[in-house]
Amino acid sequence: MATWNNLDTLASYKKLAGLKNHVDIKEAMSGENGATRVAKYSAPMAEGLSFNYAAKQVDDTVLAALAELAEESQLADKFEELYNGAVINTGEKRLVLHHLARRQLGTDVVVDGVNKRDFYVSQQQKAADFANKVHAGEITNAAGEKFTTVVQIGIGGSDLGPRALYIALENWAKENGVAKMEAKFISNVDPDDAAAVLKSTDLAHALFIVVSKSGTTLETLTNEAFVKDALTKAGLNPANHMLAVTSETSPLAKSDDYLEAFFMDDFIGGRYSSSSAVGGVVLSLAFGPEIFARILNGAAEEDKLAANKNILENPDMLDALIGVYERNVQEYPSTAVLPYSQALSRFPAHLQQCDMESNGKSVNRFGEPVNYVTGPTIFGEPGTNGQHSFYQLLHQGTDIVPLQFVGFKNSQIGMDVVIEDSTSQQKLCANVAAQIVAFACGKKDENLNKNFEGGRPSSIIIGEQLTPESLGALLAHFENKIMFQGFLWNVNSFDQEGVQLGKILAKRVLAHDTDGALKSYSDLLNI
Ligand SMILES: O=P(O)(O)OC[C@H]1O[C@](O)(CO)[C@@H](O)[C@@H]1O
Repeated sequence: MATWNNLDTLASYKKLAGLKNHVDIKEAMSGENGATRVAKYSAPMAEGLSFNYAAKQVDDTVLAALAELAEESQLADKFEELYNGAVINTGEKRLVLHHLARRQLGTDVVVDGVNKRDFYVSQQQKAADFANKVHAGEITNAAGEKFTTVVQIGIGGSDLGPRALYIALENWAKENGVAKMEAKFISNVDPDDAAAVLKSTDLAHALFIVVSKSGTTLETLTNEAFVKDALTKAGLNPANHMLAVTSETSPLAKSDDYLEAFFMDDFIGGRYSSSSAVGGVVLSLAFGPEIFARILNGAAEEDKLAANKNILENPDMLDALIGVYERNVQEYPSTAVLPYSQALSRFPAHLQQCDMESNGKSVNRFGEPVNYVTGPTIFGEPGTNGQHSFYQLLHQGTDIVPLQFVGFKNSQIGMDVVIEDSTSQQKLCANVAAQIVAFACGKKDENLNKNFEGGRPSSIIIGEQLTPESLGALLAHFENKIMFQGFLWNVNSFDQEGVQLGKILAKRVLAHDTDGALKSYSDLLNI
């Protein structure tokens, strides 16, 4: 059994803390040194991706210290315990089994007589069979016509991951002839969200998936009622159009209001649920079950690498360790995720939840306050758009923000044009290469307003093309990175008590049970 200790009690962490500013990234990345580092500091990921960390503030000395930290904090052992069914989510006393939904790692985990791997696989099979029947016209609307659109109703983890994955493959699927149904998403309780989707949807040919693990989320239940109302007003029976994805213990599971229900369980956290029926039903309907299976295979391949004890061969663990060095030793408060891929436009939004809801904690896994900083603020946008937005601060602002670039050599659609001797794809890739060096090396100017200090660290994940497999590997990489960071900070990355208070106060506002500032704001907002 691994032992769980606070980061600041570890001898290896104290050693690492002595390496503050050990690498001058400006110097390290300039001239031939830079070229050597780009070739040297790269770790293969699954599905042809690679994690290049040449422009991070590391060298062999820092890497050796990070390896000691990985060993002393037993990261590999903790991961092994997690996927073999230990109660890692101490706050809720739950197992953490999203890796098992990808099928490949670990022994069989049996809970209350149920083999969990078999359970997840059976739900995936159920989703696959259902999707195949919809595509074949064996499950139709009341008029016997095929469904053409699928709308997911959910929020947080029941929206962000699946939506990011759908958008990531939407164009790829059309290009590769596997686009089966258009997918849309309703998440916000703002009535304009549901209204806009419903107004642009042919209701008679639409399936709606209500996705809520708990089955109690206010926004989702409100939007479900909103959609049912619209269906009824259109003369349609909601029970012929609505599906549910939920846990077997949720109130939704007991309802007969759905054409079909698919299950996950409490051992898969919302923000880690894209690999379960939460992502599986909508993506199998949109692209076909084979494509969803390919995403899972990509994730499973990355998970295998995450089990490696050698940090130089474990890009997920290495990325996590470098992130902790940046956060706790270098004291950088935030991290930007910058995919140079329009298809990944919602991926940073997914990571915002996955990372900040997991590691935005001030107490350790035993409920005791920690004396060090934990999860950074995560934000991001695709490049090159971000360059024309917030990169000013990243280049010349007073805070140093570590950057995580993602880039692909080839576009998904392949349509391109040569303008001034280069394609658009080449321009995209040229920009990410330029940014890495500009951030690291800067450029001296006598005019301080035009001076670039440099010394701003970044890494890049590079792939051939964004495909189902590489997308799955990318998803798993960040999930695993976040998990390892939680281990290092000794926090429970799998609960989210911090979201409760706002929900409770909102209920009080709606019940007119307010006083003080809560009453004043309620009055100001005319509630
Ligand atoms: O799937 P559910 O239970 O509706 O929860 C949705 C989201 O709400 C949260 O609980 C936060 O409020 C997230 O953790 C979760 O992903």
